[in-house]
Amino acid sequence: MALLEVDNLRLYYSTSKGVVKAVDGVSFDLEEGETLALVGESGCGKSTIAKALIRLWERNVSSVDGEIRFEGRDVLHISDEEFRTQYRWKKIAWVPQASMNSLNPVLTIGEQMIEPLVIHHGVDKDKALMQAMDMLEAVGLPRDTVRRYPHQLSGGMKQRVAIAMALILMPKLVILDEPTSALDVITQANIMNLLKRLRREFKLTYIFITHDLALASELADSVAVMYAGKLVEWGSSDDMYVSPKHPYTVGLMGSVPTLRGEKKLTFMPGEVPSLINPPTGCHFYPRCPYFASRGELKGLCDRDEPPYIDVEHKGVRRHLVSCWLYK
Ligand SMILES: Nc1ncnc2c1ncn2[C@@H]1O[C@H](COP(=O)(O)OP(=O)(O)OP(=O)(O)O)[C@@H](O)[C@H]1O
Repeated sequence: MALLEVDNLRLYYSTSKGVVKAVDGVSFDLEEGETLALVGESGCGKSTIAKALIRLWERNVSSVDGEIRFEGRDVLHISDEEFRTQYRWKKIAWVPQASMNSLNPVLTIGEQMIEPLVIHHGVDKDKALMQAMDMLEAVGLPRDTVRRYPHQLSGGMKQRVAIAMALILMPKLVILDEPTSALDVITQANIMNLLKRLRREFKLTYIFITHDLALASELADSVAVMYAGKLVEWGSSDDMYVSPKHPYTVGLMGSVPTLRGEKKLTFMPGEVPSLINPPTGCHFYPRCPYFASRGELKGLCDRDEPPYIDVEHKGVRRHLVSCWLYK
């Protein structure tokens, strides 16, 4: 049984301009110990999936639908109380976007780290402080970091603190939303190495959200590409890197520079459509180079939503693509 199974997840926001279909029928699963990278341009719905998984969604969410099964149990439909006491942070943890900048400036690192342990889980204060120091050590920080204030730490140190805070209750699944985006390249590499080591040491399962395909393929076993609220392609990171199929994934890959610069960089014109009135059929067709050049696709891609097709793959994982070109 997979650790996590997301089945036809939909999450809509209500706004004065209409309903934003931020996540619209997304399904994927994750085995214990596996790392999945969720990739896509800004505004595709990646963070909304993360918030749905940890059930910390915005006030203007108008509907949430589908199933999120964790260890076989549908945790989307259990009570808030049960999710808060049994799952959030205990089994499923989240390192939110820009988390290193959301540390409380007037509390020491120790005070912020032990708060959830003491308040929500009734752990004795001294024991909680020991746990905090152990976890700081595990993420490569000195134990006396507990006495420091956020302004006394560098960006990389604060990001390590944010990771330590997520791990303090030893969760099974950790969702990392752009964990390295605000850091310089050297610090980014250090955090990536830390995540790899923690994964081995604590047998963690990660969902790693990023718009950086190079980072995704370095850390992840599988890569799922989102476009305008939908998953358009999902496969093992090798398959996705060597032989991307969806025209959107191909476009994203083409815009990633390589160190040796052996390939010509391409630019993908256009932008993610409004999720209030997304295009009918395939959401990508207005930007798709094949739709523009091949007459037989007219009346198909712009009318009917493509099904998921299992294309040729070499790894153990299926390689699914939602595109009429492969039907
Ligand atoms: N509270 C909200 N109310 C209305 N619309 C929202 C809300 N939060 C997000 N959205 C919209 O939902 C869509 C998906 O947003 P989301 O933040 O999940 O995307 P993302 O892929 O994580 O982007 P980014 O990388 O910029 O965080 C976007 O169109 C966004 O504008």
